[in-house]
Amino acid sequence: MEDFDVVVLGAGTAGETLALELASEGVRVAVVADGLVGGECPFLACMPSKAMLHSARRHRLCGGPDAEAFREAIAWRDEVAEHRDDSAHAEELARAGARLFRGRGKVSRPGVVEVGRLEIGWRDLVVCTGSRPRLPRILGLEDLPCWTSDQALSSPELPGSLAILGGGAVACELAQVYAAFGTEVTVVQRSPRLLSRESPWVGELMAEVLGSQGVRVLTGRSVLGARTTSSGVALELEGGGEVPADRLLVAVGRDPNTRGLGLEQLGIATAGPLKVDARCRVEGQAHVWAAGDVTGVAPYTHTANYQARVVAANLLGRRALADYRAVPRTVYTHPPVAAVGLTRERAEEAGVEVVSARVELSEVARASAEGERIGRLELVADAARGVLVGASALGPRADEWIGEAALAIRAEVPVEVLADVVRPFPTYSEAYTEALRGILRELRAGVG
Ligand SMILES: Cc1cc2nc3c(=O)[nH]c(=O)nc-3n(C[C@H](O)[C@H](O)[C@H](O)COP(=O)(O)OP(=O)(O)OC[C@H]3O[C@@H](n4cnc5c(N)ncnc54)[C@H](O)[C@@H]3O)c2cc1C
Ligand SMILES: NC(=O)c1ccc[n+]([C@@H]2O[C@H](COP(=O)([O-])OP(=O)(O)OC[C@H]3O[C@@H](n4cnc5c(N)ncnc54)[C@H](O)[C@@H]3O)[C@@H](O)[C@H]2O)c1
Repeated sequence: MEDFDVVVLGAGTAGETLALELASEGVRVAVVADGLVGGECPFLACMPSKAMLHSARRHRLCGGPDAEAFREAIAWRDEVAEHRDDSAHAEELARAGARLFRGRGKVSRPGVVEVGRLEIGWRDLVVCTGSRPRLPRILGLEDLPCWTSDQALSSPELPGSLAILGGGAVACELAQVYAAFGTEVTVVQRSPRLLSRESPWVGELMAEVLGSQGVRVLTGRSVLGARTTSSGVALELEGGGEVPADRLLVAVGRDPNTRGLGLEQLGIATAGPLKVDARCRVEGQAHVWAAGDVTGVAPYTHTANYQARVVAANLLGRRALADYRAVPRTVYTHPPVAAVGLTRERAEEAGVEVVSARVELSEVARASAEGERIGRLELVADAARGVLVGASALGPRADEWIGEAALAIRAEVPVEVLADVVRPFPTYSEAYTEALRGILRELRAGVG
């Protein structure tokens, strides 16, 4: 049996980043990968979806035949997704000095992972096994040939009509993509609004945006059953009515991959995400760590990278604690949604005395120059401490300028200082100046 200082289970964003960091510092590290090295993000998720959103936008702006534009979009998507060839990722690991074991890893006993018939020993184990699409319990759904985002982002097919179950990030992004190429898209969201974890106005504005691009958005509607029809599928809605479509995309969230890893051998509960402390160590364990979607903490690529860096620092003997107060949440539609920290509603629920301000982006000079009419920024401050605790935005390039709020929240920059910052004219970031001046006025007036 070959022994390693660290064995990493899963070579997605978290596992790859961690292994590279550790190997470059001379740690003897092994990575076990049962899928593509690099994981979901480059090949199946973030990158192909952003490539499709880019092509969809271009097609909406430039026009032309849908089918031809879609074929070009697919070609671009597959190029961006490196044609699912992970050899460059595997080579980078090898160059850094990490050992790659292809296959499914499982803890066979404390200190040992088996990969097929091979056993490898670990002093520390890091679980980076990611997540998988959730299938809701709906009568008839299991028997249908439905898509998850993986299939939607692999297929060359442009359906005539598409029903999307769910109303989160995947649903909004892919609804916009398919609608741009002429597919009749219906989104069926069970919650009262799209993007249900954001402030209510965000989901309402997103529904307006998608509606204006031809997407039919049904919110607050549950699906009772699903069946195959001669032309595709049909969803039966609670309260009456059906949604027929050529294709069904299920996008109701993802579940962490904790099962079948042998973690019970170590006394780790595998129902739900792996609970980690601020150092990303699995609760109750001295030598088992976790990073990425499997922890259930803000499931984004940037979180997976961040947690991997926190684990690496701790394993290298530098005590590092994760701080999740300012992890951005972004949906890359056009215009995008970008939020960070607490929504006004969450801050109030947490008992924070809140001062908030909203600015319509149509009031910002850059929006006039670019003819953009839709957009808003809302800032939320803690009245007692005089610092920002949250920001929500929907508007042109909000995914880029949300960084200013992330820094302000993370560094606890006083609102006084933020309001005094000079921002370039004419940029969307000038919305911050207006919103911050509003908050400052209220703080000075002593209004909570
Ligand atoms: C359609 C879509 C679009 C997205 N877009 C964005 C975006 O724009 N921005 C963003 O920040 N996030 C986005 N995300 C989320 C992002 O993809 C994930 O948060 C990120 O990939 C998580 O990385 P990870 O390392 O935790 O998991 P993964 O990348 O899933 O890697 C886990 C790896 O572990 C492997 N594995 C599992 N079990 C075992 C085992 N027993 N042995 C060996 N290997 C194992 C799996 O095969 C997999 O390769 C998107 C997600 C989806 C679905
Ligand atoms: N831009 C990005 O960063 C990005 C893009 C896509 C996906 N992702 C990540 O991928 C993961 C999966 O995304 P997602 O959109 O599938 O999940 P999600 O959790 O973001 O949203 C799922 C939505 O489906 C709804 N829902 C749940 N059950 C339902 C049912 N039976 N019928 C109808 N609606 C139902 C919920 O109300 C929720 O709003 C998330 O963690 C997300 O953060 C991120």
